[in-house]
Amino acid sequence: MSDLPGIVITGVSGRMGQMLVQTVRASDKARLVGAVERAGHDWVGRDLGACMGGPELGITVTDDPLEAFAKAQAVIDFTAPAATLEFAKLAAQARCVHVIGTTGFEPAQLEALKPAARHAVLIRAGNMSLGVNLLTQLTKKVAQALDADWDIEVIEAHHNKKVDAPSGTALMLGQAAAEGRGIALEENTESGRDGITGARKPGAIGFSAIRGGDIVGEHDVLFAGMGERIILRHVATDRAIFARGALKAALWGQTQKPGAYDMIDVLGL
Ligand SMILES: NC(=O)C1=CN([C@@H]2O[C@H](COP(=O)(O)OP(=O)(O)OC[C@H]3O[C@@H](n4cnc5c(N)ncnc54)[C@H](OP(=O)(O)O)[C@@H]3O)[C@@H](O)[C@H]2O)C=CC1
Ligand SMILES: O=C(O)C1=N[C@H](C(=O)O)C[C@H](O)C1
Repeated sequence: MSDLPGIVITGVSGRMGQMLVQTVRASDKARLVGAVERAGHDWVGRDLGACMGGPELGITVTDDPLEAFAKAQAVIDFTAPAATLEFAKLAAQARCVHVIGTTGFEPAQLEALKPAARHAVLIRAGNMSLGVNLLTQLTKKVAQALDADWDIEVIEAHHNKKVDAPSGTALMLGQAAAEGRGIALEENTESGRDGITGARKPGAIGFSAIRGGDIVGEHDVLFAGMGERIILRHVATDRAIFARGALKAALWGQTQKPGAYDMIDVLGL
């Protein structure tokens, strides 16, 4: 029996779920001990490796998260908001580190996640990559340095299967810009422009979303001034960057006290 932290992956058949299986299996710092899918999914009850079209891995995909979490030290969860809320309660019950990559939460759902962090380590970020987390810091600095007459727009592009907008990353970048400028994002957001919108609200932080093909994830923070523009950009070309970040978080969380953390904490930025 290995001493390496055991990891369970939820939503294992998903785009990120399958990327996480590869990342955890390739790591010499963790071992994959469980795989969860929703009840009724055709992977449930079958060997994970066979489901993914490869050799058997000796891990049976389960629809019983608590049974899987009880054997693990960390849960990596890239699913959907309602599922993540349930997983948070169960991960706290099992005292597992819960790494949450899921995006698209309503404010009330984020509030409902809080109790779990009293009992377990909960690490949540709308983007787990090093590059985007660095970009949030740069965005904050630039917003701090510029006057409020520079218009700030966050423009994001993703694949045609993405269900939420603005992306979790766009919201992180918008939040960083708002913090840099010293304003509340909720009171200064402008998004979904269509029709006779009227002029841009002074001081607003704008959001625009593009959806198409297999775009992994692209984000621009545009600072538009009079006679000049600054554009900060991150382009993801491989979902492995998110999976590597999530695994790093799961390992980092092993030595932390219960509480709510993000990737800025994990990366020490
Ligand atoms: N923070 C980050 O760095 C990143 C975050 N994301 C976010 O991660 C999430 C997943 O993205 P992606 O992998 O592309 O999406 P997919 O739709 O490919 O995968 C989601 C998976 O979760 C499963 N799922 C949903 N509900 C449950 C449940 N109740 N129990 C178990 N499994 C469940 C889905 O099953 P089914 O198909 O049956 O619905 C599916 O297999 C999104 O919110 C996305 O925005 C993505 C990339 C990076
Ligand atoms: O759904 C995705 O694919 C992604 N989601 C995250 C987001 O909402 O920002 C992170 C990444 O951009 C990919």
